Formats: sequence, structure tokens, C-alpha cells
Amino acid sequence: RDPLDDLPGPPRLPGIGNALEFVNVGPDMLFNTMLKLTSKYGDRFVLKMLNTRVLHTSSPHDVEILLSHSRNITKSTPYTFLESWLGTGLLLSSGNKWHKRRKILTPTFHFNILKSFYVVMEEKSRNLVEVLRQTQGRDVDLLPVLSDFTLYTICETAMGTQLDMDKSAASLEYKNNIMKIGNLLLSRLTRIWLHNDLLYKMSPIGKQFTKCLNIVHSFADNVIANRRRQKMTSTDEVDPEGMKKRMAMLDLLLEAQDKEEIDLEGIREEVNTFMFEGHDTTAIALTFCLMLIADHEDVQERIYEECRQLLDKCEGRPGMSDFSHMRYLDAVIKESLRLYPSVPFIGRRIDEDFYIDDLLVKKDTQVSIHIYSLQRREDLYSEPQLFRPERFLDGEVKHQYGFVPFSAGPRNCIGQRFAMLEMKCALSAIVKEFKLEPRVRSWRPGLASTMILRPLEPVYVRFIPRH
Ligand code: HEM
Repeated sequence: RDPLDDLPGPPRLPGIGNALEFVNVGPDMLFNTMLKLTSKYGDRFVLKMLNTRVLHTSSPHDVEILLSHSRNITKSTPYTFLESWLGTGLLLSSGNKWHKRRKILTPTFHFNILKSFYVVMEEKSRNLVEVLRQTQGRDVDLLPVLSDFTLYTICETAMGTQLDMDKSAASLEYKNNIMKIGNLLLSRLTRIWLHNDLLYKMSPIGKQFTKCLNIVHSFADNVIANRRRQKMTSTDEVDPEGMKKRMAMLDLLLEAQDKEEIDLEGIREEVNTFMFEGHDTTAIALTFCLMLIADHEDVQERIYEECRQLLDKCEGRPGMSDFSHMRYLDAVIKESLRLYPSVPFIGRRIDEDFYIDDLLVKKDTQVSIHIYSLQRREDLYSEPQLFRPERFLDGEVKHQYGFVPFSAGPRNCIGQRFAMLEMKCALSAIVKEFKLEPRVRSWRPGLASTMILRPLEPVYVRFIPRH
């Protein structure tokens, strides 16, 4: 008998457990069903899918034990849908492979390298401000504009490729297909019959996915080959086009290849992994953050004042380390990630029996950590549904595992510092130039979750130039 069977959860049918409840459930219904189950059964409940038990938890205590465990680091089943795209790169790998890759990639986010990434972020933020200026105070659908911004930023920092400047057909095709892949993955996740690999491959969605994948993979392969050629022919700090050379993550991977720490297939996996993880998550986070800032004039003015003071201090050109003085902006981003964590659920497969206090969780159980519900707990946050950045300044946030938008423990987000810097860079550039207005005050979109939290309707904000 499995001790998880004593935990609360909806009634099960013999043999199939709760599987039928999720047939044909779309991403919006799935998200809301999970919230309802949490409010009905509490912060620990169990669903049984055929033979597999899935322990769902939004308890900070459970989350601490699960995320700080050094060996139970394998991802759960839904992640496997990403494998044909990302291979077993850092996000999806486990065991020794994951340890080795994490060791190679961690220095990529070292302060000095982040500094050269910051140059890119600054430039892309300036371009973003120009795009917003051209909208002349009209309603802007945030997500597509911000997805472009984060895609261009990650493409240049990860691959050293300027997707926004490169107007070639191949580059446009790459951008469009990255966007399409996201949508096709979403369609698969929500159609349970397409979870079967064979049925999926034969379906129109599966065929389209393979086509997109070939385009994206061959673009990434070309970039890798070009960068390798460039590296072999140029030894100085200036590339053949005469531009000041910027260190890309790919350069560090190529160096690791020279030391035989990673092979070409490995580089490809990581480039694709970072292109995915490094763009969608941040675009969604910026969308919700701008929505909240636009809706809270007082917050907006406080950020503006903080930006102005900083700009006075550094004569108009803030460097990377100046952002550490923007404590209020930092609190605003955190509060927005608390309410709208880009990754609302994290999944794990338990590799070896282990205990949460006296509860035995057996090998092969799957675990789903509900970050969204955890971060809105009434016992952790006063009036948890309210947007109140001050709570990150006045010591209200106490439980280390009550706020985990970037996960925590050994498998936390490797791009956390990158993402925070990119968001601060973009938000300060925007608030400095514009007053933000919501299309409808106090409006909030419905939410859905695929692997990533999504607004069900477009989020519109108006950008009114301050000068
Ligand atoms: C606001 C933006 C972001 C949020 C909220 C976020 C959140 C997360 C979370 C929750 C995880 C853990 C996923 C899991 O355990 O299944 C994760 C992992 C990861 N993130 Fe991020 N992320 C963000 C931005 C980025 C960026 C910009 C990059 C790359 C530059 C990145 C690269 C990764 C990678 C490679 C992993 C896998 C790490 C590993 O398993 O060792 N993320 N992220």
C-alpha cells in the first residue's frame, strides 16, 4: 500500500484513477482546476493518473524539502514533450549529464560575462523604447512586443547573432518558427491523445512541428558553424564586420568544446535550451509587470523617482552595478513575479524513495510544486492578492521557500541574475521615457498554464511620452 493513498484528493476510478478528469481539458481549465483542487483539498493532495501517483503541494515546508534535495532532480513526464527540440540540455537532463553541464554553464553567468551581456540588454532596451514611442500613445498589445525584445536579447547574448538587424530570410524564418514551436507545443499539451508520440508524429500538428523544428535546428547549426569559423580566423577583439566583439555564451561553449568538455550535439542542445528558457519566461514576466505598473500610478512614480536619482548620480548612463541601488524596482519585479510566476508549476519524478517528514514518497512518484498557489498563501502574505511591492522591503517575506519564482536548490534557474538584470534594464528605460496607462483600470486577464503562465486575453497598455 502506498502511503500517498491516505492523502486527500478527488475520488478515483478503478484502474485509471483520475485520468478521465483531464481528458480534453484546455490550458485555462487545467489551471483553474488545479486552483480549485488546492482550495478544496488543501496544500497537499494526490491525483492518480493510471498507475502513477502525482503528489501536488503548495506547502513551503514540502517545497523546501523537495527543492533542496540533492538527488531527486529528475524532471516529470510533461517536460519530455520538449525533448525533440531541446534534446537533453540543461533544463531536461538529469544525473551525471546534468551535473557536468551545470558545471560548464555556471561560469557563463559570472559577473564579468554578465557585464558584456548587459551591453546588449542596454541596446535592445533603447530599441524597445523606440518601438514604443512609435505607437504614439495607442493601445499596445504587450506580449508580442516584449517577446521580440527578449528573443533579440537572448539570441545576441547566447549565439552572438543580431536577429533584429539581420533581415535575411533565414533569420526571419527562424524567429517566426521559434514563435510557432511555442504555440504547437501548447496545442500538444492540451490534446491528451497527442501525448502519444506515434499519434503526434502522424497528426497535422506533429508534422508542422517537425517542419518548424528542422528550420530552427538548421539555423542554430549555421550560427554555431559560423561562430566557429569566425573564432578560428579572428584572434583580436574586433570581428570581421568591424564591430566591437561581444562575448556570447556560444563562445564559452566553443571553448569548452576545445577542452573536450562538450561535443557539437551538446552545444546545439544548450543553444536551443537557452533560446527557449531565456526568452518566453522573461517576456511573460515583463508583460505582467508592465500591466501592474500601468495600473498603479503611485508605484510608477516611485520607480521614476528612483530612476531619476540614479541617472543624476551616474550622469545618465547607469552601469550594470548601478541597478543594485534600485531597491524599489527590485521589489516591484519580485512582487509581480510573486503574483504572476512565469513558471507556475514545477514537476519532478522521484528517483529514490524519500521522506517528507514521516510521509514516504516512493520511487517513480511524480511531484508537482504549485508555485502560483504557494506565493499567494494567506499565512505567508497579508492580503496576498494585492500588488504591494513594499512587502519585499519591510521584511514581510520571511519564509525562504515561500517565494520561489526561479525555483530554488540545486536545480534553480541558472538565468536568474540575467533575467533580473534584463528586466531592470528594460523597465527603467521604459518608465524613464513614458507614463503608462492601462486600457481599463483594475482589469486583470484570465490565466492559463502550459509550461508557462499565460494571460488568456491580450494585455494592453498605453505609453505616453513624458517629454
Ligand atoms: C523571469 C524570468 C525567468 C523565470 C521566472 C525563470 C524561472 C525558472 C524556473 C522556475 C526554473 C526551474 C524549472 C524546473 O525546475 O522545472 C528555471 C530553470 C532554468 N532557467 Fe529560468 N527563468 C527565467 C529566465 C531565464 C533566463 C533569462 C534564462 C537563460 C538566460 C533561463 C534559463 C534557465 C535554465 C537553463 C534552466 C534549467 C536549469 C537547470 O535545470 O539546471 N531562465 N527557470
